[in-house]
Amino acid sequence: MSESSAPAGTPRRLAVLGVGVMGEALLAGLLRSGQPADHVVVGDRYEARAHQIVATHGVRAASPADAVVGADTVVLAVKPQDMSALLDEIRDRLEPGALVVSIAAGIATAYLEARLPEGTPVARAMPNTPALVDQGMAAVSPGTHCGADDLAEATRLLEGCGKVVTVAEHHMDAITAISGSGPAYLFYVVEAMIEAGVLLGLPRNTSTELVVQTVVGAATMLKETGEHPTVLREQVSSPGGTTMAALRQLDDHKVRAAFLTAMEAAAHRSAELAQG
Ligand SMILES: NC(=O)C1=CN([C@@H]2O[C@H](COP(=O)(O)OP(=O)(O)OC[C@H]3O[C@@H](n4cnc5c(N)ncnc54)[C@H](OP(=O)(O)O)[C@@H]3O)[C@@H](O)[C@H]2O)C=CC1
Ligand SMILES: O=C(O)[C@@H]1CCC=N1
Repeated sequence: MSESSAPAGTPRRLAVLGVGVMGEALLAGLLRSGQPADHVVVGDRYEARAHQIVATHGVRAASPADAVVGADTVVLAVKPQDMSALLDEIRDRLEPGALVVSIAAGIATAYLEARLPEGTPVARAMPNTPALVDQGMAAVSPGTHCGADDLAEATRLLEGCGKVVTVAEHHMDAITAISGSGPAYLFYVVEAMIEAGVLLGLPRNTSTELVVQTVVGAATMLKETGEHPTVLREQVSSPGGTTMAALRQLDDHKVRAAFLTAMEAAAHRSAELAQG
């Protein structure tokens, strides 16, 4: 456990720096899971945003440099391009041994360690937006000085709003491409299916209701039956029927290949973000 840790049984003091979409999602999940609001300070350079978070969640706000003073755990939730400037702001104010958890795409633990005091425990995480509804999927990798207790704390932070897996850091670009960006691909497919319903003459609200519940139903089947998606797809595909007519078009338009290429591009972009 890091030197600055609260004694066992006392809640950890937390600073969340950058409270945009993901920072707020993690913060809200933690508060729902029992983290006391009076042990949380947020810091965002967009002041109106920080005030909005204070009003919504009952936490305190401060500049990033002040927010980290007294914090046992510091969550970095700014864009990768803003990370270097943020690390400059907080480096000399961190408590000795405070755990630093970054959720920024592409930013490696080595990058953080090189810009923080020697020996700082660092973890790199990749959550996703379904964390907003407690259905998040996150991965976490420990840095060089991140001990078992530090990793357990990073995991606790993410578990507030979904599932968490621990992975080797060399998988993080792939994970960013699959589960980090993943919700966007599914929303894109949903948009396309709703448009198709409208093309076929359905009222937009009817098409939306049909598609959304179909996605929820299909996702629930995947989760609850544990069947391979191929088996579930075959159950829908009657010989000579409508589903095969549609799937043949998807194959002809190389949709499966497009998904592979798209996720490769996302992983490459994650690796590029590390270069600044
Ligand atoms: N959105 C997603 O689905 C996911 C995002 N991530 C990662 O999470 C991080 C945040 O993404 P997201 O929440 O979407 O981004 P947002 O732009 O919504 O939030 C980032 C916030 O940080 C603020 N900020 C920037 N620099 C500083 C600074 N130096 N000090 C304090 N606050 C600062 C920004 O202010 P301003 O608006 O003025 O720039 C903004 O309010 C990114 O690194 C991203 O890679 C990870 C998984 C999923
Ligand atoms: O698009 C991005 O870069 C971030 C990282 C994963 C999801 N959103």
